[in-house]
Amino acid sequence: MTTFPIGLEPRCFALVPAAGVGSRSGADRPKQYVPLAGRAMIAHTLAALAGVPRIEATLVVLSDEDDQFDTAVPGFEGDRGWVARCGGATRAETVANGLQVLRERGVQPHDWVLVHDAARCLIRPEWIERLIEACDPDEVGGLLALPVADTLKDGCSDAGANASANANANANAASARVAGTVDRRGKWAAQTPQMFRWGLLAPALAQGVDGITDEASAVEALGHRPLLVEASMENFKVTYPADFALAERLLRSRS
Ligand SMILES: Nc1ccn([C@@H]2O[C@H](COP(=O)(O)OP(=O)(O)OP(=O)(O)O)[C@@H](O)[C@H]2O)c(=O)n1
Ligand SMILES: C[C@](O)(CO)[C@H](O)COP(=O)(O)O
Repeated sequence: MTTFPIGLEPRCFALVPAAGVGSRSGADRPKQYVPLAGRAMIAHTLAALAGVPRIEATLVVLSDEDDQFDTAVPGFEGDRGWVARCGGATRAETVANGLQVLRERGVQPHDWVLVHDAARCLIRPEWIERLIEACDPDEVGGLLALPVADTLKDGCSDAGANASANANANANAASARVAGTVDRRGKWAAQTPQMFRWGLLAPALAQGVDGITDEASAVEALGHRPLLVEASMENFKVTYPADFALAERLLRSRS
């Protein structure tokens, strides 16, 4: 286990990967810029992070081709709002690049970094504060997550299924069949923020980011066991076309 200096109060920073294109969303623009309840999705995400006093600054990592952020979140850049245009080909690369920018801006290895998806725009400041409170005394760090409530199925391609079943299949049904039922006991669905010290997360991601879909996986690969901090199902990631209407309804119900 890497040890960090005792007596030095770690600071908290947020890193928001926002360099994705939203290929599953069906939107006419990168999904973080789709308007929801009066402002762009990412503006809701950043407002929630700004509502957490313990977070000293938030770094948004954009694609170098991005020409929508300044209009979507006017006035964001300042002492507590930083922007870098160094997004990578994958979310993990975007996060790894953003961590280097944080270091250049003075973030120390023992400081905490909370990585939060731009696409989780329903996050609330109090859930972030709960994560910070749980992780701050911990050696490793952790993430918001939700115990799985549904029965979990392992899916396989429909291609080899028998002909009569195929003949009756609804044309709109997903093209998959059950290969088995997975024991859901002890299973959690990972959300963000995911909170780790810079000095643990940066080397973890530098080990190789192939196939890694969250920060915790990289830290787990080093043999650590991040904390699972129970969150809300409202903190879902806007991913598919139907998710926008649900996010909009929830955001409007809050105002
Ligand atoms: N190369 C990438 C890919 C994703 N992200 C960000 O990672 C978060 C979660 O990723 P996801 O929901 O998969 O977003 P997209 O990659 O945009 O969506 P899709 O996978 O449907 O293309 C988003 O805030 C997205 O902008 C990123 O910064 N850099
Ligand atoms: C980080 C994450 O949101 C945790 O659930 C998720 O892994 C991102 O996955 P994606 O495929 O990049 O959307």
